[in-house]
Amino acid sequence: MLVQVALPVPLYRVFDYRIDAGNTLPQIGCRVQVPFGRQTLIGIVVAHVPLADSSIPPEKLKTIKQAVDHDPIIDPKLLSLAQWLARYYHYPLGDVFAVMLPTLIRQGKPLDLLITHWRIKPNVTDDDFHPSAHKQKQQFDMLKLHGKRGASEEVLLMEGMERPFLQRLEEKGLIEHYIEEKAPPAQVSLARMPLDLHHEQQVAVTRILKAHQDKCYTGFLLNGITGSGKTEVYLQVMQPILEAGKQVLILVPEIGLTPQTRARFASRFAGNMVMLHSGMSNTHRMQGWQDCRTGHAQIIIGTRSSILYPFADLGLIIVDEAHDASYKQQDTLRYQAADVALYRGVQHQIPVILGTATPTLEHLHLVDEGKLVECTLLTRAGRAKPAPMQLIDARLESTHYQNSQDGTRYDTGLTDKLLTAIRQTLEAGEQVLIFLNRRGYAPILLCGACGWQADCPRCDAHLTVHHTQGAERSSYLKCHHCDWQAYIPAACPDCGSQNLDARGMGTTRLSDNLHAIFGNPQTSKQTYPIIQIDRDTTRRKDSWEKIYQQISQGKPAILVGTQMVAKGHHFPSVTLVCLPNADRGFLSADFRSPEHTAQLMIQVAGRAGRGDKAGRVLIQTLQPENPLLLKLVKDGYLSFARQLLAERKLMGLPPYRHAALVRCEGKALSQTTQALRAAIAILPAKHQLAVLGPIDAPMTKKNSRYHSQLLLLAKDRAHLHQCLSHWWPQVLGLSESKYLRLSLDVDPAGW
Ligand SMILES: Nc1ncnc2c1ncn2[C@@H]1O[C@H](COP(=O)(O)OP(=O)(O)OP(=O)(O)O)[C@@H](O)[C@H]1O
Ligand SMILES: [Zn+2]
Repeated sequence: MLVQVALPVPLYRVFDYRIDAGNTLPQIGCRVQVPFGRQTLIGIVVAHVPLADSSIPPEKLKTIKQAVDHDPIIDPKLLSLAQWLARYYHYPLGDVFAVMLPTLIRQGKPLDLLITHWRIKPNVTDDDFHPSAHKQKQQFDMLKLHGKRGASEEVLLMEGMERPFLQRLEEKGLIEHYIEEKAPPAQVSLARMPLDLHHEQQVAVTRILKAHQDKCYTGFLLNGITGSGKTEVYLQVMQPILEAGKQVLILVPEIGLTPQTRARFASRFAGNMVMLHSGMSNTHRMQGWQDCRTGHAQIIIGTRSSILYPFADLGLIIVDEAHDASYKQQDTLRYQAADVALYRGVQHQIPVILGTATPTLEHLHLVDEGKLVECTLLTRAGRAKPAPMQLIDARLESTHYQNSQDGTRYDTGLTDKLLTAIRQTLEAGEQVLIFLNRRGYAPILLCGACGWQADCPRCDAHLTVHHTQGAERSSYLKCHHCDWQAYIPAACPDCGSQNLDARGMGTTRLSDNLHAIFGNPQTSKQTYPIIQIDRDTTRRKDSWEKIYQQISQGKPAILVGTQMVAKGHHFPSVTLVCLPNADRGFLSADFRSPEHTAQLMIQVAGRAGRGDKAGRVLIQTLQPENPLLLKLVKDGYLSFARQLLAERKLMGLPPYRHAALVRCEGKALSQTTQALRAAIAILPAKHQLAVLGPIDAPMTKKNSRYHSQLLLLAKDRAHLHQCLSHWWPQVLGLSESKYLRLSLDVDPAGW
């Protein structure tokens, strides 16, 4: 027998290896070390095949160097998940594992690395060392510091101990290693009583638990307006499933942004909870992986990639804020975690909940097709009422504010109506949230004399003006796409004029101006804090936590934030939400832009009036007659989404057709376009696909590289995949593709 091994190389195949006579055949799902060209690689055994079936002549077959694992670390379900991902996203199986597995596992580290402990043997003293064995004695002393129990190998290596010395000391009988087994987890118990469910919540919980009792897969769309209490539904569905000894996986968009997420689950249940996210160290990640695999982790809260973890006994998957863009991976294996969640639900025969107030058109379409069961929550939980939305026409309004005391004028970008509403809210002791999806001071630096604009030399984009206050006060220009930075010129590089003007409004500028109006004790009697929330102000560790705590105190304040504020936060004191210009996205060329714009607007609006006091939402717009905007405000998100669906159907766009986007990146646009033309030329005859392109990508030049793209649309998904599986490897092998970067994105999030 031979073993077939998936290796982390960008080739669409697995590799056959022999086993040395006398060695046992490594089981499927074990890691093995193999020679590959001049390198040694670590791969996963995915099959056993008879020697006669190999396509490689026997004399050319190489032998595996060694087996890394004794027992499989990849169970059959995880293996078939990997194989499905490879097929569905047309990505090499070995590379799928490279995305799936934590770094230390890929590097071949033993799984018991974390639990192997070392300690000094009883009765061993300093006298047992020969005076000349300095190094050994020094290493021994390091271990001695840890007392009788010793410490884990991982900790000791981190402290500077060396593995060969551990082994030598062990051989000499001075120290010993032991495995510290984790005790099996106790049954999860309730730490706090559940709330009384309102009727709609009760209906949803009962329906979802029925699927659990029937031990079968059902995908649920929990379509509940903002503040309707979706989390309480999750918690009450989880309870019997956890009590039955099963694991629950909760996917969330970004853990760092919702510090209360952990608290909400931890305060309800006493059990082993694990958080999985991108900020973890390699050892933490491996520990988390292992805990999910062994069943030690009972409640797992994680971001996108946790859907690729192994689970001992999974009973439920929840995808919170299922519409969120962060569930789609945008490079390497371009998977959509909510879709993978549904696949895993089928695999494990368990319920999957996609919870959101703004379902994607894809998910609504799945409901129409009978592939998802919809549960709706139309009322807000507790005493909170939905906040009404109102449009403010900004076309003929001034957005300048003149301070009555010192006469200074500021352009706030906010109309008087908005400013008045803000003042009233603050005076009533409540909080205001202003959503502005642009960080920095101003998006454009413009020469008033000749019209020159500061552009990024590497991208098709303007440079953003940044002014930072405080100790590190500085001003500079920055590209938000490639991070290019430059000084602000003293004069226009084209005409020499000093009349350089920062145009437009970013969060820093808006915060500064609001501070001058509402936060300056010299100009106003009553002052209020202005809290800026964006990537710049939350970059530092703990800074978001501090901001969060300040907001949670509930004192009157103005919060100015980017899309970060849209992610499921619960700020009960916010009663006014302002969206100046949030509707700009309705004008974009991307067919998904209206959908995403509406989701963002509704999510931000959903932060208003979540507590006892009623809320309201003011949308300031320059296009008050835009039919999309009017539809959203008058009829609400679902009706808006239904209209978009009808349009997509008419135009033959997803979800009515299945899409794959080919992107090509290179040093010259002529090359990238050429390669895509060559790719079209080798599409199978009678392919029945709609082929759109090649066209220049929306941002053609990015980071000094040029981008073209090609969209393929198919009525039938199986047909699309059949075409792609033959065609795509051929495209990668084209002579025109040499030196270019090509990628295939199945179910792309945009174009
Ligand atoms: N049955 C209930 N009775 C009383 N209060 C409830 C009930 N269900 C939920 N709540 C409370 O309502 C508030 C909003 O709930 P939650 O945050 O779960 O809403 P959500 O649907 O997740 O909203 P969003 O989509 O905006 O994140 C919370 O403070 C929660 O404790
Ligand atoms: Zn740039």
